[in-house]
Amino acid sequence: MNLKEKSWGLVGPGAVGLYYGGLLAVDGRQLHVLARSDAAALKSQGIIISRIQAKTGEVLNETTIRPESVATDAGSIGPVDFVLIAAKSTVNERLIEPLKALVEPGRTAILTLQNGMGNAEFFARHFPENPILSGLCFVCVNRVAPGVVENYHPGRVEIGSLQDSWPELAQEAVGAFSAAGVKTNFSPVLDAALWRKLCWNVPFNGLSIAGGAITCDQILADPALKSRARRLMEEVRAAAASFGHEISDSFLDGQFTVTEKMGAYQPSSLIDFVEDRPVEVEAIWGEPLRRGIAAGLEMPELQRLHDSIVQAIQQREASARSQSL
Ligand SMILES: NC(=O)C1=CN([C@@H]2O[C@H](COP(=O)(O)OP(=O)(O)OC[C@H]3O[C@@H](n4cnc5c(N)ncnc54)[C@H](OP(=O)(O)O)[C@@H]3O)[C@@H](O)[C@H]2O)C=CC1
Ligand SMILES: CC(C)(CO)C(=O)C(=O)O
Repeated sequence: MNLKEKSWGLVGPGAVGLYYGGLLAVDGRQLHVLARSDAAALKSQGIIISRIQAKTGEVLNETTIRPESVATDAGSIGPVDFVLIAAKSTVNERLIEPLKALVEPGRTAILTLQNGMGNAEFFARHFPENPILSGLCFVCVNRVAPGVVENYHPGRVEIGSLQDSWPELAQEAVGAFSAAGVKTNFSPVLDAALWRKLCWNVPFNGLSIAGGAITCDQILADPALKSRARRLMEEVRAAAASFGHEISDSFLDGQFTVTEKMGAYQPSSLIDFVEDRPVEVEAIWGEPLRRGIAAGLEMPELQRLHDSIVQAIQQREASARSQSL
């Protein structure tokens, strides 16, 4: 079969899903979108991707893409060759029913594009006969209107497979993303890549919430928060090492260099927090903490950060309740 004849399903057509799904569709892949609130807009106008100059806000270009189909019922799409999962990990349980219609046992490859740890294992438990891939997205995108995505930083994607068991399929997905113009690498050791990405997400997504809804530049400008970010990275690195994945000093240093260039960036978890949406606490902080502790490590900074995020969310919920009285 010509690889372009393979079908792709998209579950969770938000910022990340519309961006990568849209680019795959521009390259001629058959993209079937399982939509919810954006269904009408996606049907009438398609997916709109705008590339934005991050510093000036200038629109560099805009692309409109018509997916092969847009449906609100997974049954009307049916089984596909690849499923892209790009909903927040907080709703993973709710994705299982619709996924049953899209996933054919033994055939469909499931590619989660979600942040954090434990997502691939979660889908593997529900679909034990299917290859499970994970794509780590180093990109800054935001859905600004139904079906409309702004991209502020093209970034890159790393794709590997759960327990490194399906390298050929991961390579095939790398090929599809690369052909669509996305800088994409194959990750031969997926867990190592996941720990590396957490070196950024744990401190910066976390401190942006625990620091009182602040942006990345504010974390870097505060010496206490900056050194806390470094200690968090050190703990993530120690946990990675206990599973056999070494992370260098220069990699940790590089996380600060990259972040300096991001300016007043709001990590995706901060946007969820300020917009009163569920925050991916378990995938980004809970699971690495549990894994580190299970490996015999003490992770006091991560524990403190995890607890203060949970507390901030509880306070947000309590104040929303009191306002609604
Ligand atoms: N945004 C970014 O720059 C980056 C995000 N990530 C990660 O990518 C993942 C996706 O994030 P992002 O694209 O920002 O998320 P968004 O909030 O933009 O989109 C989430 C999508 O999931 C859909 N959804 C919500 N609940 C369900 C459900 N029960 N069933 C089916 N679909 C559902 C939403 O639909 P509806 O709108 O109708 O509720 C929406 O289409 C996250 O894990 C995030 O951490 C990683 C790197 C960068
Ligand atoms: C690392 C980053 C910024 C994507 O590039 C991210 O994962 C996020 O905003 O949550």
